[in-house]
Amino acid sequence: MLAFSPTPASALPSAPQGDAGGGPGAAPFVKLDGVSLSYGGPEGLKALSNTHMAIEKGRFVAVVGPSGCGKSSLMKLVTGLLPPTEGSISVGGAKVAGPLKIVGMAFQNPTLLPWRPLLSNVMLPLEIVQPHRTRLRAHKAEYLRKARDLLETVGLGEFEDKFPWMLSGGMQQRANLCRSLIHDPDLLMLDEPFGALDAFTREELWGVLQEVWMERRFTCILVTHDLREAAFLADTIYVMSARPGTIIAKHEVDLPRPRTVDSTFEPRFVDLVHTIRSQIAQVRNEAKQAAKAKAS
Ligand SMILES: Nc1ncnc2c1ncn2[C@@H]1O[C@H](COP(=O)(O)OP(=O)(O)OP(=O)(O)O)[C@@H](O)[C@H]1O
Repeated sequence: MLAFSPTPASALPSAPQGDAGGGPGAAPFVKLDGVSLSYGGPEGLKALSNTHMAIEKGRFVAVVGPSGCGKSSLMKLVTGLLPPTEGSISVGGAKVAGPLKIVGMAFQNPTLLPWRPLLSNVMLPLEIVQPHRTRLRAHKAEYLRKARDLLETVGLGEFEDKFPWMLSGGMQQRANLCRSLIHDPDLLMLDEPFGALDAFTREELWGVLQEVWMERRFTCILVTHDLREAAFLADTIYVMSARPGTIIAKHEVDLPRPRTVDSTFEPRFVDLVHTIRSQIAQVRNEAKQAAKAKAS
């Protein structure tokens, strides 16, 4: 039986208490405490406002919201690429004060290096991220085995010698996923990773990502516009308001795993997607009304 337990916006705490992100008492692995971000200083463009999140280790979280609400900005804050204007962020119990090493990232554009075969592309982070960089030469066979295992898991075992331009977009994104996981990150950040793919390939890759995550159980934060994708993959879905973005609802998705494309046709799955769609439509409308009122 499929089930989900939505938390409406009205039931969300404005402060972090009560948002433990999982089991009672478990310290969150990723924590955002009253985070705001303004581009161009405190008087600049406000992208995020008073955002609280608490994500337990090993959870799969999706963040959805209207276009421009600050989802990508949130990713940059959590990975330490940008400092918050207000509030604090911690990952693994430590305050984020600069770019994190324990993160793997994948974006819409796979950005594989065209002159490197797939296996060599997947190995790339090991040449950059410590301690792997120092260990690489002496432990090359072990790392190669790992890269090949990953490629095998995503169905690219036979393609390790191919160059990215010889492969389809879906295959490139599979390889990209392997590259983001080769250094065993504790946290995987995915920003619209399947946004450029056709619907069938996208659904196929949901299954691939779910399989890799179920096997490795890293903490994952996925930003997506695709509400079905969020419901398919996530344990928890955070819904954001229009800019300046803040969390307006949180849904726990208790669908059994592994989820399949058939799960997406179950009434409870459809209801969940519909509920989130309504919430986003409402905040978009409110933002439009506010903009109209300001202009008049
Ligand atoms: N480097 C920047 N300098 C100034 N403003 C920025 C910068 N990056 C983003 N913004 C603005 O901050 C707001 C939030 O942007 P962000 O990319 O985080 O939103 P998003 O929810 O990821 O958008 P989308 O869903 O369209 O990808 C937008 O108004 C955007 O124009």
